[in-house]
Amino acid sequence: MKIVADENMPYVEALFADLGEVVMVDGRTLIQAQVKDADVLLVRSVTKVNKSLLDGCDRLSFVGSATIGMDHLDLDYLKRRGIFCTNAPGCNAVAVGEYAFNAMLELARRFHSPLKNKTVGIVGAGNTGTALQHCLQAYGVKTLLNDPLLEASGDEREFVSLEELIERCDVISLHVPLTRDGEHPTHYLFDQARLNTLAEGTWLLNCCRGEVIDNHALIQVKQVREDLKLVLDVWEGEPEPMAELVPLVEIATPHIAGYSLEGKARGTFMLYLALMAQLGREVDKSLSSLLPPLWSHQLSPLSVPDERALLSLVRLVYDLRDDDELFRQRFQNNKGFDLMRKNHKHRREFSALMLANAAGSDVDWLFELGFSGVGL
Ligand SMILES: NC(=O)c1ccc[n+]([C@@H]2O[C@H](COP(=O)([O-])OP(=O)(O)OC[C@H]3O[C@@H](n4cnc5c(N)ncnc54)[C@H](O)[C@@H]3O)[C@@H](O)[C@H]2O)c1
Ligand SMILES: O=C(O)[C@H](O)[C@H](O)COP(=O)(O)O
Repeated sequence: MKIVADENMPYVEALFADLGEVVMVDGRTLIQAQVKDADVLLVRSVTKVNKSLLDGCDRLSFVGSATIGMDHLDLDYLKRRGIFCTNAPGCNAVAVGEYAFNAMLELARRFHSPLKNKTVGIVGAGNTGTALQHCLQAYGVKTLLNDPLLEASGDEREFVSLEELIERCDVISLHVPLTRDGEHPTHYLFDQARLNTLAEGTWLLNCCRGEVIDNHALIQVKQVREDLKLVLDVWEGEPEPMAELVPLVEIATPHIAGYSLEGKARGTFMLYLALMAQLGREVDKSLSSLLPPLWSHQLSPLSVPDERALLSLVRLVYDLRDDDELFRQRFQNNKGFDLMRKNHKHRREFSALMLANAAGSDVDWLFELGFSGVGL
């Protein structure tokens, strides 16, 4: 069996080498000739999987994307060809939730405006939106949700309209898939007209897909609205974000919100499970055996940390400012955006940091937030 896999996917060798020949490729520039005799194709979001890539790849029977988003997969074409296709829903939800929470703490510190007192609106209350809500609730921040599809499906959480969310929230974080059809398309969900309705001083975060915000319109609006603060992890036109937009953004990163080591490993592992099921073979590997051990058993916040101390704890796990700084230096270099993604030092999730406090104390909410505790 020949398995062609994106080189930015960790643990492919460890999980798939038993099954056949593994060939690692640059997913962004992948061409048909490289997939011609493959049985299995493992991709990430940068590979457009469609007729032009797969025409004539007659052996291919399995396509797996180690991502949540599926907008790069031509699902109708794969179905017509009878090629099994799967993705990895939820794999990096915690990473995205923690990224957005982390970014909000950074803005709060920068603008001397505590997060704790704000109302945060989450647009798209699926895996990543819910992970963010979980962090915010653990810290005691009020949240409002907008998700007309979940609302209609009977999700029992409380939802508000997008208009109400925009009106009532100090912070808005976007967590929708990129869609162009259906009753609630998200392409340019935040167009010029909607951007103009943002309340004075809104913080707007986009960790889902660049095209959910009209980036040209965002430039125009931001140029006259110093009060708006932006956090962008995703950009219209990736891997070439609009150069005029970057300096207008407070925290700018190259689509790495989901890039925790755990999140990426979970993505690969979910594809491994799907392929083993497809082949009718027994699973003989575990995710936990792949990941490095947790950090530090010594750290012990003695009293309830204030927001400043919480940010220090969060920065210990992942200092978002490093990625922001590198991005500004490199995004305009030849292939800078993709190189930063490829070389991204694997960040860990809050759970990698083990706190020595006992459960049942007044810092329990840190465990709720995601940090590990001895004996938990
Ligand atoms: N930046 C990153 O690294 C990164 C990582 C993971 C996911 N993503 C992106 O984020 C998207 C969301 O991920 P997820 O795991 O939360 O997906 P999900 O499918 O679990 O949740 C998305 C939610 O959005 C809702 N939704 C759809 N259209 C909507 C609309 N018009 N208004 C409001 N809500 C709407 C859906 O009902 C669903 O509940 C993915 O599709 C992917 O494109 C980005
Ligand atoms: O949809 C997703 O899961 C994310 O956008 C994904 O993490 C992006 O990373 P990539 O697949 O481009 O490496």
